[in-house]
Amino acid sequence: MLQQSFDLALESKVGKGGIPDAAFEKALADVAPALARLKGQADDRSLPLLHLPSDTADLPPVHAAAKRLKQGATDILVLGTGGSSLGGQTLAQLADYGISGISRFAPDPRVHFIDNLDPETYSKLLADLPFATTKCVAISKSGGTGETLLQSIAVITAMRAAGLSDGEIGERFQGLSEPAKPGKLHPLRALLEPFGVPFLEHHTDIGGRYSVLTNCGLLPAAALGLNIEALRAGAAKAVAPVLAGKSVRETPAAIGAALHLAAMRSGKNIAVLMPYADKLALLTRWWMQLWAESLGKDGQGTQPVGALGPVDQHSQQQLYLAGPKDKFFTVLTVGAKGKGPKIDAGLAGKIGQDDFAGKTIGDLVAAQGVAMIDTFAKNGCSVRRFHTDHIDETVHGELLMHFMLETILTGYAMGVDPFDQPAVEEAKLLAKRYLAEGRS
Ligand SMILES: O=P(O)(O)OC[C@H]1O[C@](O)(CO)[C@@H](O)[C@@H]1O
Repeated sequence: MLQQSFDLALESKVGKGGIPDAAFEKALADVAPALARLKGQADDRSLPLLHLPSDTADLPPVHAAAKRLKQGATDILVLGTGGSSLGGQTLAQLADYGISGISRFAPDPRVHFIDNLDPETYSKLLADLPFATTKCVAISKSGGTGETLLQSIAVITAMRAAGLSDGEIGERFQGLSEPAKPGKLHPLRALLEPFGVPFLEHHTDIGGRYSVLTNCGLLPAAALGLNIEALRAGAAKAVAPVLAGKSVRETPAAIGAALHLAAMRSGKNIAVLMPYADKLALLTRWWMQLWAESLGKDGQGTQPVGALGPVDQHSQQQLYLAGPKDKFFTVLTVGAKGKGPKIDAGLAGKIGQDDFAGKTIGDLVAAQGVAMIDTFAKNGCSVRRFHTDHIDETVHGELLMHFMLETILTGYAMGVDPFDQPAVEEAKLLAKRYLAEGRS
């Protein structure tokens, strides 16, 4: 169960660095029409994201594709970038993917998300992968993203060099993309279908950064043995107040949107998301794309920053507390008390650390999270808190849907379209020109 508390975001509680209470009240009023618009889209079913949680018809093909992927696999390569990768990554972290220190111990199949394009990383990966037991998923909504196409071509070439026939390559691949449009080349399908690669259909009306709970994120999650039905069930909790036509104050995502709106209107240009759990570290990467691509428009938007507690207390805290009051903090604490290794009293006593004696690592982390929040408040920083007793698929699904709804509502209230990303094309086109010209 996810709880949101925001008293310490407001000026009346933290002083001048907080969001002025009147600005928050005004923002709540401004989010009301945005919420009504969202409810309208739920009623006329024009925003399929809202009905995704109650939909299960698309899950059997996900399970079937995951089973095929896992079969005989030591390694699963997830090819794709941005929203076609980050959702899967944040879910995979529930199965220890990308957790510093322990991800190397993850059981087979090992999952590799090739989100970034770095020639050295990719060369090393292709040199080391056991292709006989490697499976690949190529995910791209549009099917035309250069990174994903190059990644796929490079894998096919490496598989051929390893002696695999085209039929064997086809058996090792899974595609996931929108259907081809009549009369238009669909590059990813044109590349993979001749090898006999099966495709799952990307939802045409759910964009990449909102696709984590579609087959895009759920396929890697299912391949890792995660409970994808529970992810959807968790998402249902976040969307329930919208579907039920609740008021802004009764809808946590709408309250969150009002906080963000009021924060940006009162000069807070930076939004920091700081979970206190390794399993949620990649959630911040996913959220940063969601927030940045959805709201950075018409000269508006706030800079999303991902942080991780408690480790970033040792790297970012100085600036957060004593720097400019231009940030709105969201701290996400996870019930840690009593969890983890217990500190030996004798050893702790010997080194003058009696306070730690008999406590667990989790006891300290729990104390650190609350201490950080209170220190933010004491230093006049605007901070909202989410708390959950534990993290599992249900809680994660709720969190993801909360952040998607909060982003959409903030965009509606700002007067921008949270679903497009027109500015990203310019550099893509220029890079293609420079590539042709051999410029660097
Ligand atoms: O899924 P696709 O179409 O390959 O797009 C990947 C990413 O590229 C973008 O379109 C930006 O270039 C993102 O919005 C998207 O998540």
